[in-house]
Amino acid sequence: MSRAHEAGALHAEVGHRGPAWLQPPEDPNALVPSLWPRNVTKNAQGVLTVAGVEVTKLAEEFGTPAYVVDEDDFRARCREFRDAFEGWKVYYAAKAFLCGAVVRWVDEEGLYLDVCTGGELAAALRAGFPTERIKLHGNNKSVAELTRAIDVGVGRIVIDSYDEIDRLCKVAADRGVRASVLVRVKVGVEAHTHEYIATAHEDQKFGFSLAGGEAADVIARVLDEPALELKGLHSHIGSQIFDTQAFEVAARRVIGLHAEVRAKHGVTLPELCLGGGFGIAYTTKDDPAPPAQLATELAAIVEHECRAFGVQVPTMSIEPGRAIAGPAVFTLYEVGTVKVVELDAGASRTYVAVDGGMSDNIRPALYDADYSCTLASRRSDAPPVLSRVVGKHCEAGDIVVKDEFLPGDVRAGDLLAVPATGAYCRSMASNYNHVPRPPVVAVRDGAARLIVRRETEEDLLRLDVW
Ligand SMILES: Cc1ncc(COP(=O)(O)O)c(C=O)c1O
Ligand SMILES: N[C@@H](CCCC[NH3+])C(=O)O
Repeated sequence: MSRAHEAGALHAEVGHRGPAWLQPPEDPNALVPSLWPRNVTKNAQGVLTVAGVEVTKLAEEFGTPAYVVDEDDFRARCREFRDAFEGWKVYYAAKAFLCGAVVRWVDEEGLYLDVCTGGELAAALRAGFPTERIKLHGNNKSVAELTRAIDVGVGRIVIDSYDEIDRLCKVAADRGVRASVLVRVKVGVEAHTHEYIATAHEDQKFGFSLAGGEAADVIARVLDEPALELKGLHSHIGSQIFDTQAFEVAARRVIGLHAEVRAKHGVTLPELCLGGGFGIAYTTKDDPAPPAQLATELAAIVEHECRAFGVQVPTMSIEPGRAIAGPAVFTLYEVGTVKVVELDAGASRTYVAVDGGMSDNIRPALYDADYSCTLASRRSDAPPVLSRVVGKHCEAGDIVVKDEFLPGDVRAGDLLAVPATGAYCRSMASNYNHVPRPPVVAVRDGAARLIVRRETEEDLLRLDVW
């Protein structure tokens, strides 16, 4: 029996159980289906497979760590949003995860694309995404970004500051065009999510305040600008939100403003965007609503509020990022060390260190986010041990999975897989400690291919002026 295995018995004796929502699994080899892409299962040997390909093969061919995307799952989520929100425009929020292949999938599945920097726009253009279906966000767009957006003909630009109005008017007027814009409104909703990913309360940088009259002032200004065509209002209340009530309050306020614009200026704005932010399941404590339910609920809210304010329902749009990319991907790691750390009162914690960490998933460190994981390369009959999966970086906060029950015999050379890492993991990855960023491998119908290659040491050193 390994030392880690003995420690497992100790855990059981002293009742060191981790958070209340985490229960020891009846079968630690089994997957919780709601956390995994739809084509992921385990075979009889306990090896995780995706679209028929064993992760042991993926590790051999592409190395670890690696982000593995179930392409059909990603595409199906695009279609589910598109079909559920029929008549609405569904923009995929590129910030969640972007690369050439993803741009093409989003295009092929008939979605629109939300980008928020020149870099994201460049990726969309390189992959040939139709520019009229692109919307440009950003709270500090540069003249260069606005100029490129106008020159290539992006469909919508979301205005987020007075400075930007000046810049955009000049760029558009110089070219003799009218820019189609939305105005981002800060509706004053305290969404139930981590403070850093809530975006509609007053004390943060995005949008124009509705309560203070700033939004109404900006709308009057934009309506007066010959170089701008105001298409509608925009509200995005934050990310990883489960509570439809927050969307309801936001919709009520922004539709109220939409009605006010009609009353005051005699202008019926044709569009309204409610942003993204739909939550996903990272662990068993998360219970997200499927797109069909979100669509029914949001449509009912919008219809109700429009009726109450006596206005027609405008052309609606949403911008899901996490809910499309997040659940379609898992990260595959190899275990390098296992260390049992004694805690108070005779308890202990098993630290399982993998070959990645906060450079490929900053979310636990940044938002205290919880993840789960499974032993992916074999079956184990060892009793489950409450474990902490950590990375290889020089930070005590370099945690990948804070608490998970893993078989007590997990050891160096095993593969672990962490689900729901498709959103804001690769896109927020860094080179901390000069660790190369992992590749992204797409698997479909029994075939795996690289869609983003692994960074090399040469890539890491390339920018230095030696
Ligand atoms: C304006 C805007 N739209 C859409 C999104 C996508 O959010 P999510 O990935 O939570 O759907 C974001 C990010 O929070 C955003 O800032
Ligand atoms: N990066 C955040 C989401 C913010 C999205 C951009 N407004 C996350 O990982 O949850």
